[in-house]
Amino acid sequence: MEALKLEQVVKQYGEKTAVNGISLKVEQGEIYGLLGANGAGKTTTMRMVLGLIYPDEGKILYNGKTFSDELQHLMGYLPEERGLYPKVKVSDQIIYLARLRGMSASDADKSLRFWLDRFDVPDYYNKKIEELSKGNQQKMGFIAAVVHKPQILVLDEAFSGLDPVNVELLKDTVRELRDQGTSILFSTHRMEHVEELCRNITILDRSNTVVQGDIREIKKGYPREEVVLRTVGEVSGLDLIPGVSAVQKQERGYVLSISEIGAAQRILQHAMSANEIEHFEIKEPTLNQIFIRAVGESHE
Ligand SMILES: Nc1ncnc2c1ncn2[C@@H]1O[C@H](COP(=O)(O)OP(=O)(O)OP(=O)(O)O)[C@@H](O)[C@H]1O
Repeated sequence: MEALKLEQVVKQYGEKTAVNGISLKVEQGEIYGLLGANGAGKTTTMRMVLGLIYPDEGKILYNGKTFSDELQHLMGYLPEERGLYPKVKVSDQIIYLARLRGMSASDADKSLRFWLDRFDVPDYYNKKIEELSKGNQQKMGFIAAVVHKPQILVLDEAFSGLDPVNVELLKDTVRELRDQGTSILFSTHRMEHVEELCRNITILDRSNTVVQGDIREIKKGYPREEVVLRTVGEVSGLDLIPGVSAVQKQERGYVLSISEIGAAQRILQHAMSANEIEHFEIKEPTLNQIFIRAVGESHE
């Protein structure tokens, strides 16, 4: 059974339809990507999943059950806008939040110390949030979201403001939580993070679902339009091959745009007869390209 299931969920703000009939399923131990342009309805969807606002239509089910107050203990949320109080000590507010979610004071304390050690910052226990850098505040927000061991975790731009080392640290942590069975709704504008972490996604655009499913399957539905070619020396005449619409010379080799897949074979034959090939690849579209195309198309 799915840990989380949305069925035709609608949310209106007065005349404005913020979410127009979204349906999706998140399995236990899955990281699910919720993507969309600005104002598409992601935050509204996440807030409904967390029970902070209620759908006007449709159903949200958690392990097959509808929302209840006890369920709130099983949820964790890292909001995009940082939610911690600047003037309060890390330990005071994170333990308080964990206790609100049903943890005993001593378990909350243990869990907080575990996470501070995990992030290599045990001394933050006694620091106020405002004393920390932006990235470290983000890490404390992450700890606040996971300290009570939630079963459903909602992460909105979880890696914003982090340096590349900390992004890797948090990515590893998110993967570990997934492997321990946490179901994660993951929202971001950084498509490369989605490619690395998620199998299934929904792309929203102006309150509607425009793309949904397994990323690998979605990619199969888009034509392969790019060939990457690296050869020992230069190759002339690539732009004259039928089906090649553009040739970009790179530092090492070429990136060619093709209008039909047959052109890839012709490029390979042409390059082989001209020079020694180091690398040849027919590239599938990136999620970034798919996103731009899907969201761009619906705006036309
Ligand atoms: N409290 C509210 N009252 C009225 N309209 C709202 C409210 N909250 C959101 N909206 C509208 O609903 C739509 C969806 O907003 P939402 O915040 O869910 O988008 P989002 O996908 O999270 O965007 P972003 O990527 O910019 O954070 C927007 O048009 C927004 O203006």
